Amino acid sequence: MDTMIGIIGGSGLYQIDGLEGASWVQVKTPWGRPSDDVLVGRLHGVAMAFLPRHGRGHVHSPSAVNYRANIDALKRLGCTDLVALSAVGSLREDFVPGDFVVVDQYIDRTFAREKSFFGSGCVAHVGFAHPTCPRLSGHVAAAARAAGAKVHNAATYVAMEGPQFSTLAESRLYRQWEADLIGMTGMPEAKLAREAELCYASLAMVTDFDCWHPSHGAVDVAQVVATMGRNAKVARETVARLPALLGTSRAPCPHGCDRALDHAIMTAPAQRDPELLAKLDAVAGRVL
Ligand SMILES: CSC[C@H]1O[C@H](OP(=O)(O)O)[C@H](O)[C@@H]1O
Ligand SMILES: Nc1ncnc2[nH]cnc12
Repeated sequence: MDTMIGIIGGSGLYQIDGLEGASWVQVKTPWGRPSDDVLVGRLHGVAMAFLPRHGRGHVHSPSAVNYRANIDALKRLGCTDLVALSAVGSLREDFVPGDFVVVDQYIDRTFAREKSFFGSGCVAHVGFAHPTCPRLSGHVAAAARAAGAKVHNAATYVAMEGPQFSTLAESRLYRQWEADLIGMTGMPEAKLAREAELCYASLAMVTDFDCWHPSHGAVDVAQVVATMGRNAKVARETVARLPALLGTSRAPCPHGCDRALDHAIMTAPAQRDPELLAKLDAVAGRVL
């Protein structure tokens, strides 16, 4: 199968350079409008699609991002692997602003978002013990290191609803939970990528110490933007190194991300809702 890398750009990363034959395309989805058009092209011979999570100009708040439309659009375009880039606050002393972190676990504290493509009329339960793809995460870590980043290989990310930053009590609580990072967009993005059978890796860029650190002031947007400004070049260089690592053709995921729906759908075929099935054409067409 041909590789197509989908890049979801977070705060401070609204476009990427160097795509050959690049054009912004509008993708229609049954879940509504994605955050923006998608930039498609080829990088070093490998197909790539880039979608700015908040839209160009940062128009959508974390709660208003249409995560289902974004994942559907990238799947519909043919993406096989998704790399999510995000700005995050650090909940630990040794993850400092400027560091890059490959996320491997989440605590989902969001509550005002659509979190599944499935529901009444087609119920599905995908496995999610390991929410990111180890194969893709390994490539992302290698690419970031080669791009000059200091990279941590694993971390638990608390996804909060926002848009306000955390209180001091919340920040301290998440540290007691032994979470490492905090952000507002990792969920339900990772859940939906798994439902869509896409390998998903998250590269988080530490921009601040949230508000728990006694020797650092509480986070504000100016800090996040300033650190992202410094990180953007390394983030772009990381993206540029991915095609060589992933290659043009792709073996099935050894961890089963691309077969996540094999045993997930519970609803009896005769009881399935044709309207919902039609909406699931891109996400679950392989098994429906
Ligand atoms: C600009 S600070 C808060 C904002 O930044 C992060 O966005 P993203 O994950 O898309 O990089 C965070 O999750 C909030 O949405
Ligand atoms: N401290 C923080 N909390 C939530 N989201 C963030 N994004 C960047 N820094 C953050």
